[in-house]
Amino acid sequence: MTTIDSLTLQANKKSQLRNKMRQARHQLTQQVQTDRANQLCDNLKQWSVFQSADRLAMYLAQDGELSLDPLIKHCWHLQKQTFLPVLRPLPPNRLWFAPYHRSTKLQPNRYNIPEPNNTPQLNCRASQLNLVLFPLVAFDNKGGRLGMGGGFYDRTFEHLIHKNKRPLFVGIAHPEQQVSELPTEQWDIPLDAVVTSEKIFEFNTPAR
Ligand SMILES: Nc1nc2c(c(=O)[nH]1)N(C=O)[C@@H](CNc1ccc(C(=O)N[C@@H](CCC(=O)O)C(=O)O)cc1)CN2
Ligand SMILES: Nc1ncnc2c1ncn2[C@@H]1O[C@H](COP(=O)(O)OP(=O)(O)OP(=O)(O)O)[C@@H](O)[C@H]1O
Repeated sequence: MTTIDSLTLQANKKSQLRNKMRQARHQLTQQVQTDRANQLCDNLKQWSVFQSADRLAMYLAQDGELSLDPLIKHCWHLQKQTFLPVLRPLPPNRLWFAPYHRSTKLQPNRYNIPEPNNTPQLNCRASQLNLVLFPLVAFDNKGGRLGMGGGFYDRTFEHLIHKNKRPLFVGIAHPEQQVSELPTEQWDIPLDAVVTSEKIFEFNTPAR
């Protein structure tokens, strides 16, 4: 098989798994979502990694993702700085991280996810974040992850993978989103940990 064929096969496999895992989280009731968001917040509050971080990249949940809303409110209460991803307008598809606080005005991006107006002088450089919470579609027990398929997070953080000083990369997911093994590709950013509403998985990723 040529490399192109095997890449296409891999992409199809990922796309099928993505659809299946997205369907699974669409089935969760609003009550389950709310309870889990609170449990997730409790788990993170007790984790030393979260306690020592003061510049954190969050996301606003969509498509059945596990919500960070209780955690974000807790961060504001503690006066930690929180940032949200903003889609950069030009290729290659990367993200900016814009400040997010109680009075931040939001507007929908092209995927209908609310994001702050871009404020270049206030954005946090990727390398200056302490903790990045990645929205996951699936994860495995080695730090492999599957996102929405835009490659936004992979491209945004690729230059930091081998740096000693870089943010901690932590995936957030529902327990059902764990799979035995995900196909890995050269551009995939390995996660240092995954936190669900049930537990914290810490991985031994090479750069740390
Ligand atoms: N909450 C949240 N915010 C996020 C992300 C995320 O995964 N979750 N992103 C993580 O990268 C970025 C947005 N990336 C996204 C990539 C694809 C789709 C998506 O829904 N794709 C649709 C097709 C939409 C269309 O083309 O009109 C689909 O695949 O069905 C959404 C967000 C930045 N913000
Ligand atoms: N560092 C990179 N450089 C060039 N292309 C990339 C890079 N990272 C990802 N891509 C491209 O983006 C596409 C989507 O990647 P992938 O399926 O790994 O997305 P994902 O990890 O699910 O999405 P996200 O990173 O937004 O959560 C791939 O087809 C790949 O070609």
